[in-house]
Amino acid sequence: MEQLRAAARLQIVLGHLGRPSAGAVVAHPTSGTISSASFHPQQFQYTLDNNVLTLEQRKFYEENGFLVIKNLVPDADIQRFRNEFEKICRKEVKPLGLTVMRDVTISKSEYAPSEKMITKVQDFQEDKELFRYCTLPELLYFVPVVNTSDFPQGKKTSRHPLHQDLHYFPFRPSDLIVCAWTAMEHISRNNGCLVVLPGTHKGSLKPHDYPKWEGGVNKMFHGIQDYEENKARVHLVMEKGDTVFFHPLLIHGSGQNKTQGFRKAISCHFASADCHYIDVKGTSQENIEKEVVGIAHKFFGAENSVNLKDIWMFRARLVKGERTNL
Ligand SMILES: CC(C)CC(=O)SCCNC(=O)CCNC(=O)[C@H](O)C(C)(C)COP(=O)(O)OP(=O)(O)OC[C@H]1O[C@@H](n2cnc3c(N)ncnc32)[C@H](O)[C@@H]1OP(=O)(O)O
Ligand SMILES: O=C(O)CCC(=O)C(=O)O
Repeated sequence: MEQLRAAARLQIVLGHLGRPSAGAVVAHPTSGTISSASFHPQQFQYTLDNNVLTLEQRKFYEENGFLVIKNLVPDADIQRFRNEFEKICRKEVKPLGLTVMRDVTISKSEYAPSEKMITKVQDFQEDKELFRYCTLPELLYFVPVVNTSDFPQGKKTSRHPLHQDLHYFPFRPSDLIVCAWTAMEHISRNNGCLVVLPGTHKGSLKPHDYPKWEGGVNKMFHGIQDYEENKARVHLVMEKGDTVFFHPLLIHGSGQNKTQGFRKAISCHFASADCHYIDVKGTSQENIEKEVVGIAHKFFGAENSVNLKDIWMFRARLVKGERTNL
């Protein structure tokens, strides 16, 4: 039965891959320009030579650092993720290691357990139901890997400043890491869609810190301090099930949810088992290491010797292939 289901899903994915042009797989941006450059497979650096993506899709990812695949995750799966998220919010399940985060504006208030009070659940690797997301054949068809996991729902100050995900990762090379982010409902500028700066994955990792936002900013939501203000931004308007894959150096963020409703998404990061850990001491990532280690000490009473690498070794899970370095 499970095999039949996986085969059916694969058909959907193959259907997507049969589409003729990158235009068909890119969510309609509401602003900004995106480039579809003409260059040769020999010049490709960010995609693999394995017939998974069409030439057009590869060119698009190489040039822009992201690629949206429409309608990738089935409604039934999204409904299951929603149900599990609601159970977590009502405290009916408490998966090991899960971080449940409230928005900074209500972080010190009393609260009744409900999904309205929760901005994000993170590290759901021990929650079988949510972790299914990271093992969906539709996703793994694209990325052979080890992963981390996230379930953000945008509200108020939960917008994400412009950042590069690599800031949080003590592993390299960056080209063997990718984020998959799936819209769980219609997501537009109105309810806080992702905004990306196409092509910025070709740059280097920039220093990050807290933005000086009125009303405060959530714990560890660091942003780039000196990005080019005038660089074109693209707002990714996405429908339920649409999934964007993006490079960890791509500068991106998310906007404010101005509606009364939710803005739910589920995401995870995949890193190739060929990645290796690095020591971030002496780099711009030292500030995030200090914060993450500080929280680990607070919650788990960890010894001083714990570093960012140890914490990621604890979080990462093998989802496909054989473990080598991670
Ligand atoms: C690539 C990817 C990784 C990109 C990203 O996702 S970047 C964002 C990463 N963000 C995170 O990792 C945040 C993880 N969150 C957490 O670890 C937790 O939710 C904490 C912020 C530590 C709060 O833990 P919790 O168990 O809820 O503890 P408490 O309710 O007792 O609060 C402890 C102290 O933390 C404060 N707090 C809680 N939520 C937030 C917030 N959203 N922003 C800022 N401060 C917050 C809370 O006010 C309390 O402060 P004190 O009373 O100790 O002064
Ligand atoms: O979902 C969001 O609001 C932003 C997510 C994001 O930027 C990230 O996880 O890196």
